Amino acid sequence: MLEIKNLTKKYADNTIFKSLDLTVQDGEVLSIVGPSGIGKTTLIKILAGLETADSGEIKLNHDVLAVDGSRSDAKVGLIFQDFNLFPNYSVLDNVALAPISVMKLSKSEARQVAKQLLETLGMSDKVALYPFQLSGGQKQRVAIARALAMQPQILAYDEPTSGLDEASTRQVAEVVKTLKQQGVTQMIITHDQFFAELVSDRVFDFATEVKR
Ligand SMILES: Nc1ncnc2c1ncn2[C@@H]1O[C@H](COP(=O)(O)OP(=O)(O)OP(=O)(O)O)[C@@H](O)[C@H]1O
Repeated sequence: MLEIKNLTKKYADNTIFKSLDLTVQDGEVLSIVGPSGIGKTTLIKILAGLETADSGEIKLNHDVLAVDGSRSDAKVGLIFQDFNLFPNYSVLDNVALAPISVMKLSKSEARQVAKQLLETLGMSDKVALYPFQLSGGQKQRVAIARALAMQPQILAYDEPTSGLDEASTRQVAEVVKTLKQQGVTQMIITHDQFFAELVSDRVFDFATEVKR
């Protein structure tokens, strides 16, 4: 279970959110909605340890996750809006790279893990391609495989369906549902109401639930 208590974030004098409380159950799919600039991306960056908070507490399965910038774990995997794939690496190497460099797996072990994840996500026939040869929905699935390769306890997505057509959006929804069945906790920032309705167990609305 993820427990966020009393979390406050400021950039200089600008308070982004104040005393934010949010609990997410294991295996839950939570959509995070709210107007542009309200702090949704900032929240998931804090969860992933990529951004600091000014005060408050985050616990994941009773472990405290520091919010002061001192963390370097991969407990929360992020999937960025623009995918952030490495253009010069194949699909397989995009997924295998971090397990080799961060988790210190051998190249062959990491590639095996990557192949399995890509197979689960229906991307077996694309492993040798490069990002520019993929559709938006396929890039999204590589980004998901890459995050999963680090064995996160939570996956957090930033606008996973932006720029995708309805068919690709449905494919991403299927991936989210499959991961849910496997018990993965997922937090999804989205403006896409159609997608949110397809996948969410619950919606967290920044506009009504967060003080500024
Ligand atoms: N590094 C930074 N320094 C200063 N201000 C920042 C920084 N990063 C974000 N902000 C500000 O924090 C606020 C929240 O940004 P954030 O990206 O979290 O919003 P968001 O809700 O995800 O918006 P969107 O839906 O447009 O992605 C914005 O006003 C933004 O300008």
